[in-house]
Amino acid sequence: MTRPRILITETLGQEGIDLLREVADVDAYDLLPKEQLPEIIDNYDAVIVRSAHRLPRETLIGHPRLKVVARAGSGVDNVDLKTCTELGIAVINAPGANAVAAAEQAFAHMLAILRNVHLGDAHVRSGEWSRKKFLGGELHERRLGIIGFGKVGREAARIANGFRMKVYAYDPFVADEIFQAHNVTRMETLEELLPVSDILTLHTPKSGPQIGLDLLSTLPAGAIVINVARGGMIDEEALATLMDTGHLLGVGLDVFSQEPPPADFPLFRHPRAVLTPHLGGSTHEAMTGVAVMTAQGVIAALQGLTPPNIVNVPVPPLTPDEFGMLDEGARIVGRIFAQMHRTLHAPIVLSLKGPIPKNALPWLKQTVLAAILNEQLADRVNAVNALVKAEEQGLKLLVEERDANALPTLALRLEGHPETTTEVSLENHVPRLRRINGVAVDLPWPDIALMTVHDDAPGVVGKVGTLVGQYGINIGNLHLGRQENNHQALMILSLDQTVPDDLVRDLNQITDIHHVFVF
Ligand SMILES: NC(=O)c1ccc[n+]([C@@H]2O[C@H](COP(=O)([O-])OP(=O)(O)OC[C@H]3O[C@@H](n4cnc5c(N)ncnc54)[C@H](O)[C@@H]3O)[C@@H](O)[C@H]2O)c1
Ligand SMILES: O=C(O)[C@H](O)COP(=O)(O)O
Repeated sequence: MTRPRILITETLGQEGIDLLREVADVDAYDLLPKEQLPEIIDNYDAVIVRSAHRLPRETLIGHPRLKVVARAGSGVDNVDLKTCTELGIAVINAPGANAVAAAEQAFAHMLAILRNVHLGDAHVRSGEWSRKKFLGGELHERRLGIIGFGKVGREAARIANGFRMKVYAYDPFVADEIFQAHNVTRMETLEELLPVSDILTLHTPKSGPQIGLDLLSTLPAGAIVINVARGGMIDEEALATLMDTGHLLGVGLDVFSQEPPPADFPLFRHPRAVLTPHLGGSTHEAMTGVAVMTAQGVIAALQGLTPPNIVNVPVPPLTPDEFGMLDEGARIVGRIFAQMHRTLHAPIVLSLKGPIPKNALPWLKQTVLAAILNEQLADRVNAVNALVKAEEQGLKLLVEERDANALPTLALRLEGHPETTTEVSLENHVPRLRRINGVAVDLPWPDIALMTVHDDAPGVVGKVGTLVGQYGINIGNLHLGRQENNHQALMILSLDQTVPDDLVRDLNQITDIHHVFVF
């Protein structure tokens, strides 16, 4: 198999590049000129960007080789997720790997403003020494208002608790217990949060709230506003206006509606605006963590696996063992079922038994659909675009949950046709085929399997065994089953080598054999 090619468009930690180079040919740039990306993207299996490059629809379409897009960092707002999902391109990021760095950056801004760090520094360098001019304030006892209580927001709360601040947060999507566990008072609306925020800090994705002049005016007089999340979510003109009026003491921005900001950026005129060039994730520690997590995700996605940091598949919070077991079972049952039923004339029912967590169902459904559709379509189908492709095909997958105390088992059938059931159990993490096309069997599922459906008559087994032997292929295991309704039998052979097309052709010529399947 040829080695995949990976393009890295912006500086990535060396540890990540080293991991990628073990499995792929890597072209790594410190900053690829933006106009070059659309010109060369066609040559790569995976592309890794940070915040300087955008991957819009027009850059993503028309490159059949491109399988993985990674955002080496947290926010994926510069990648067109919808297009990636439609095309079956896995999107990887590095959630949380720079959360500490981003939260600490917010506090660097707060302290710089409160303690006049940047102003004092310029003052001393200019040969002056006036301490009175730079009387500061303390974080201690100040009220911190956090918008967005995710990974960075919670790190900010931990740091704030260390400074013995009073911490309030607004995030309608987070459970009460999380606020309590962080010793944070939950606020139900932004209108409630802002008037109690001596310091306001934003930590939502770009899709979060837009905060304008009206809301900002409700901050207490002398408040500080920090944005290390995404540029433009807090109106920059409004911040400058409130600095002009003296309502705000200071503003700390690490992100801007336009990066870099234009020469007439309104906050340039305010010395108490502390502005940094998107440095939130730029620590050695975060760069290493991000690079390694991104590289691991990209490598797994290139291998067709579903890493935990894939953005456009709803990966459930399972242990790697549980995840691997269900993933394998879902792929096997889907593949066998789809080979047995080339025409899917009724909705398919996925029947689940055993302790399969509810929050795994969306992902499981997508994985099973992908396995089925992969047997049917020439297009790339994976868990990423399985729902899109299923809709295009008009394919419906219904899910039923049965005995939760049974062994973990996945079964597929056409609705109303129990005789079409294929069932795989996952006892002790070994996928075992329990039923195929309604026929009870029991065999650990091999890597390579050959199945014949034939007349339930003497001699067929011998003929198949002889022919397989003539091709020099060793049979590891053999299993027989009977279809009661039509006097046919089936035989499943586990084989040590892949099955050549000629063997399938010769098997099909044996008169008693009706179908040959290779799995
Ligand atoms: N400046 C930097 O270099 C830097 C570094 C890391 C992260 N970031 C940015 O920081 C932000 C937070 O990152 P994260 O890793 O914590 O993300 P996260 O997904 O872990 O947390 C975001 C939180 O925002 C909440 N949220 C979403 N919409 C909201 C709304 N309308 N109102 C209130 N809350 C809302 C979500 O429920 C979630 O809890 C992102 O925008 C990310 O891109 C910037
Ligand atoms: O989303 C992120 O991780 C931060 O914005 C960091 O961006 P960067 O990778 O460009 O430093």
